[in-house]
Amino acid sequence: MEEDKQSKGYIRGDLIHTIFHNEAEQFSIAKINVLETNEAYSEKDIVIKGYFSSLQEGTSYYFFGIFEKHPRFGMQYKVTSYKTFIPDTKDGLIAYLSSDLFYGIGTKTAEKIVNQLGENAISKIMDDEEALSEVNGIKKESAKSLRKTLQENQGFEHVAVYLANYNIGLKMAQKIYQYYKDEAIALIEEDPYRFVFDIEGFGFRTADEIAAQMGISTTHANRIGAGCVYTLQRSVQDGHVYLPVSECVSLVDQLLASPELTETIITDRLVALNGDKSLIIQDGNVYLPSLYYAEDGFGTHLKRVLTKPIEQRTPMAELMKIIGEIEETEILSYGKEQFTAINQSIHSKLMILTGGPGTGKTTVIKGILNAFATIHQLSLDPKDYDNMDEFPFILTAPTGRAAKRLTESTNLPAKTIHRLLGWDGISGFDKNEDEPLTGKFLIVDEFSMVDIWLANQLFKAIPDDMQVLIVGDEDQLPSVGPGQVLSDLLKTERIPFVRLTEVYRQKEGSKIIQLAHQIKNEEVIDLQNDQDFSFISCNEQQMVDVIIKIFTRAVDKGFDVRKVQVLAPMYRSQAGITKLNQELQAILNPKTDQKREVKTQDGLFRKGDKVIQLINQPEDGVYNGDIGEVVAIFREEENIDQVEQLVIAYDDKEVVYERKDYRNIMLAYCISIHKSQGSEFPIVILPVVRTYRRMLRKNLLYTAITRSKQSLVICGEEQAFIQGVGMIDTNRRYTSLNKNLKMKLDDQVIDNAYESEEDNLSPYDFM
Ligand SMILES: Nc1ncnc2c1ncn2[C@@H]1O[C@H](COP(=O)(O)OP(=O)(O)OP(=O)(O)O)[C@@H](O)[C@H]1O
Repeated sequence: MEEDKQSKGYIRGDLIHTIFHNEAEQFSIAKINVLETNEAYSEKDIVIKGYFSSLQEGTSYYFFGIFEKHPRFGMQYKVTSYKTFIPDTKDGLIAYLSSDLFYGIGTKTAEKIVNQLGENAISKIMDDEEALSEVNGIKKESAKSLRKTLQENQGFEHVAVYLANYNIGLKMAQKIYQYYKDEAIALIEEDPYRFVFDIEGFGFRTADEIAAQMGISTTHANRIGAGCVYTLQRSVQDGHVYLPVSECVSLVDQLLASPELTETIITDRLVALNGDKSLIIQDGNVYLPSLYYAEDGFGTHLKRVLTKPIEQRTPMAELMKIIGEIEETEILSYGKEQFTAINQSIHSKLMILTGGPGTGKTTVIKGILNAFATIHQLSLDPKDYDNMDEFPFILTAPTGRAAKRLTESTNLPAKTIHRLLGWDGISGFDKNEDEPLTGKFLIVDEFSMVDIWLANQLFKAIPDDMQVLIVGDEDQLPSVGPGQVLSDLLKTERIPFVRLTEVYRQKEGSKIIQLAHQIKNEEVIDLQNDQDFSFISCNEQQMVDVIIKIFTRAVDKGFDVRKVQVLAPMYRSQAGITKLNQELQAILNPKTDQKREVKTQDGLFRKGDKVIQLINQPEDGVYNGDIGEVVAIFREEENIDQVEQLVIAYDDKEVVYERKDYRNIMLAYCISIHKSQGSEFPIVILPVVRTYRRMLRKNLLYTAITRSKQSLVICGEEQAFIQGVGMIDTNRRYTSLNKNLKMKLDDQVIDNAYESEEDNLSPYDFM
């Protein structure tokens, strides 16, 4: 302690009151009395902030940290570690032990403890369970509770102070403490590399630095093991489900950079990790266990759902009659592929419907719903059911906006997959094989965005007798998370699928759709202006002005600018998302005396700003990609919680954000193409310049342009666009779902009444 006080800045103080406390993150802002300090600070109190498990009133603490000047709240002390002040005099120690903190210990007992155990009483009690049994007259219960309180209060601090020596901040210390509790220090001393395995976000480099300070050899088995796990964790960020052993070994070799290590030594280590199931090796590929089991589990559940036969079969003549009636009501005539899709889906336990924009996926979904409802004599009106749990149709999509679009196009309730499965953000999913979904027909839209983890969670919860329709466009970007589930499923050719190729919207003269199909089919690209499309030539420096001009013109014409969305591939650059957002904010929502604003690390939010949610926040019902508007800003003195608040209105709800949540949102005048997946906008502006080169790919640009419903403006360099769409993504994701499914389904007869019984009949065969 003395050593810490000499080498670090500290403030000793006791709590006046807590201003803010986040239980989940254990983050607090508090006002304290300054009792003693070695910092150049002479005020009587100060606001401190940091990650504390709990600060008790009446207890004094040493806070180690640095001063920070907050633009509005003034001087604050940012705490990097802290420790309860335990008086080192006999009287002080007696006063501490007899304080309210320790239930059942009065002055007399406290005196006895100090007399018996000496001035080191606290550490003796902490280190030795039996220490208090030496003290006469102390009740067993009181002794137990005293030790427990000490551990609770001191355990974390002890760990945090220790980890601070290795430059590990309080936030990471909290995570480590929550996982290992009081064993944290012993475990880090035994093997600092274990944190790479157990603690999310604990990097290999940090473990390596700690190990180096401890003098652990660079060829130590634990180091090689952690290097392997870390390499696989990083590959997940590129979408891989596994790495081939040889590739993994060479990446680990580069990471460890120790001349004494050979590829054989690393391979041996991988084999040993496979032995204790820390990693899984199969067919020359190495997996993180969570991915191996997700892929395997998904395959197993998919097979279970797929191979359970359908009970009710509909003769072709009857189905044709039903479809004919639907055509009359909908005033259209299904194309051959569309008819096949409806017929096949009705007769398949599980079917995939794929196709580009405007090929009628939504039209077919509606046809399938209507046909299924008629065949099974079910009402499609939720009001006809006593409660939603009985409604037999489940419609779901990976994002809030995609679910909303599904609702709009079908007039039926749709939820995000996370909500459907009862994900609460903390303890996981409510729905699983023991608590499955209820219903008869499940439609999952925008399936290209579903990663292997979510696919497994979803399929676990599908009961055997539920019929399933998967819908998605295989040419869109793959999921952000690992895997390429949709394209792997299509590749197996063991699962019934229908690919819609005939474009209907083009018949209405859509250049956007034409362009999408030119990209999809790798045809010559035609960028001639048309009714719903324009190309504006400009360079990177002119980009901001060009986009602002388009917006200003739209505003002048009385157009609702909320319908216009700029999409760009990258954040940094002259024409990147960050810069475009700043410039567009200034033009579209300029500063005025009436409009409140709050400063953030990267800029500011102003009342009226368009913003996007960046992570799933199920407790508030907002999800990654939801777009909203700042409708109010409250100062801390204006609400009972005494904290600044930002209120954001989404389509159907308002969500309150406090300062610590601001990192979960950003301006959304321009958003990334990745974030736009699953959403559609009336008008899209798409800047494309050479600077984006690294990012430009066929499926990225295809995803971007297919987001626009009415009008598309591409601005930038034609050559960059043409080259971009010519870049077919060769960075193949390593996944084994395709092979895995082929094996699982190899000797399975897929019960597909459509193919087996009716010999592929369609109305066209009768024409
Ligand atoms: N058989 C048909 N006859 C006439 N019009 C059709 C037919 N099928 C689809 N359409 C029309 O084509 C347009 C596109 O269809 P739909 O929205 O179903 O396609 P989609 O594949 O879902 O497109 P996107 O993915 O772009 O939303 C709609 O206006 C729809 O009414």
